[in-house]
Amino acid sequence: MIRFTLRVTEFSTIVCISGTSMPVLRTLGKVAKQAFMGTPGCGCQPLTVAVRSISFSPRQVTSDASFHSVSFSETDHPKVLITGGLGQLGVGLAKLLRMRFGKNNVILSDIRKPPNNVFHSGPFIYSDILDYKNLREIVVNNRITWLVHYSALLSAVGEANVALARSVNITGLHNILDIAAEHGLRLFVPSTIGAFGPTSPRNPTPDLCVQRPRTIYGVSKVHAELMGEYYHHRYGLDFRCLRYPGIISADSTPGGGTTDYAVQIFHDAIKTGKFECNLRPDTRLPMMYIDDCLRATLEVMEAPADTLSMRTYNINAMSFTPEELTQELQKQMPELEVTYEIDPVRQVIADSWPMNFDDSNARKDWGWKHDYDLPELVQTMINYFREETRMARVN
Ligand SMILES: NC(=O)C1=CN([C@@H]2O[C@H](COP(=O)(O)OP(=O)(O)OC[C@H]3O[C@@H](n4cnc5c(N)ncnc54)[C@H](O)[C@@H]3O)[C@@H](O)[C@H]2O)C=CC1
Ligand SMILES: CC(=O)[C@H](N)C(=O)O
Repeated sequence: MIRFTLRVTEFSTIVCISGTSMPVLRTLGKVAKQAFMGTPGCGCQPLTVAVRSISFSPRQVTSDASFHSVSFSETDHPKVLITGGLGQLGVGLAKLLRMRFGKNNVILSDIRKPPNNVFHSGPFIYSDILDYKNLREIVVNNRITWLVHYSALLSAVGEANVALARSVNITGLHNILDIAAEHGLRLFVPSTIGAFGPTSPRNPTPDLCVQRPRTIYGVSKVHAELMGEYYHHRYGLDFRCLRYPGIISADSTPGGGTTDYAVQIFHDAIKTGKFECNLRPDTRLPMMYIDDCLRATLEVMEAPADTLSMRTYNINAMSFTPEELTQELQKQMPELEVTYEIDPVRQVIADSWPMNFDDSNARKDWGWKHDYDLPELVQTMINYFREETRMARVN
């Protein structure tokens, strides 16, 4: 049961999920009244009062707690927090951002234990996005200015656990939005090709069109796009969102999505020379190499606000089917054998998603340009795994 009560001078929300009651008191006070009245001209209402009450925080982090104790010099660099940072994309993004802004200016967080190499590569902190006060402490104590919100349950895993997906992807997002608005953060939330559905135009799919996804993942991502844009217009939140295609990476594994086959095929091809694909050979989906995805994320975060005519953009690189990916791989590994054992859940999802993505607005507004097409992607992935195999033999 979800109940919302909204008054002009007070905003109280009670959220009950799966029988668990989680009362959350939010106080907007005067800002609600001001915001309702709107601002002439730009249509944006700058946030002048906290979105939620910020009167106390019961769990203050002690001054000697790990990296919290470092004193930050005033620089132009943002202080970045990445949530859900131990998934397929977070570690790579932290590496890119640390190269640009300095190691200690980028904090990875997750609810899982980081592997040793990640733990020793820069600041890491435990953070459950469902714990609002703890999130606020982290933002305050570390003087965070940018928040990259990666925590989510992906499409296939989400369908297998709808209640948890709703909680993490929707309730978690509400916490993130309020904290970002309260503290004037620049907020990046990724959306996905999965934010479209069977009634969307699929070839190509433009930025603005019908969005009626049929997965909890897609529904939660449309919700995130709309809520982020709403907070932008209502409270002046600096919300930025890219709809990612399926992302392909060599050194990190996907977290349970529909596009996972396009990563797994490389692992299996190198290890066994065989791959069993869970999508039909003619299933066309937009895909992108991870380096392009992470660079796009940094570029849109750094883009001057006046270049952004929208706050949610499609980004695109390539589009292929399992059959086409196999053919490209077989140019270098002619012995590769691919068979098909269709997963009906993933197939139905894939059949409702875009086949090609129209990202002309991102290219026009902030100069988006991808580097990797299918041949470069395949070459890069194969090189990575061959080198890894060679190193394993040497050691
Ligand atoms: N990888 C892809 O192909 C695409 C990813 N995206 C989006 O990019 C973002 C990152 O994706 P991936 O890294 O692939 O996801 P992933 O599934 O690999 O990682 C998600 C992370 O969120 C963490 N998490 C789960 N519950 C949490 C909680 N309560 N508090 C904090 N963290 C929690 C998990 O431990 C996990 O490490 C997601 O929002 C996803 O929707 C969008 C399109 C494509
Ligand atoms: C495209 C995505 O959002 C993700 N990889 C998934 O398949 O769920």
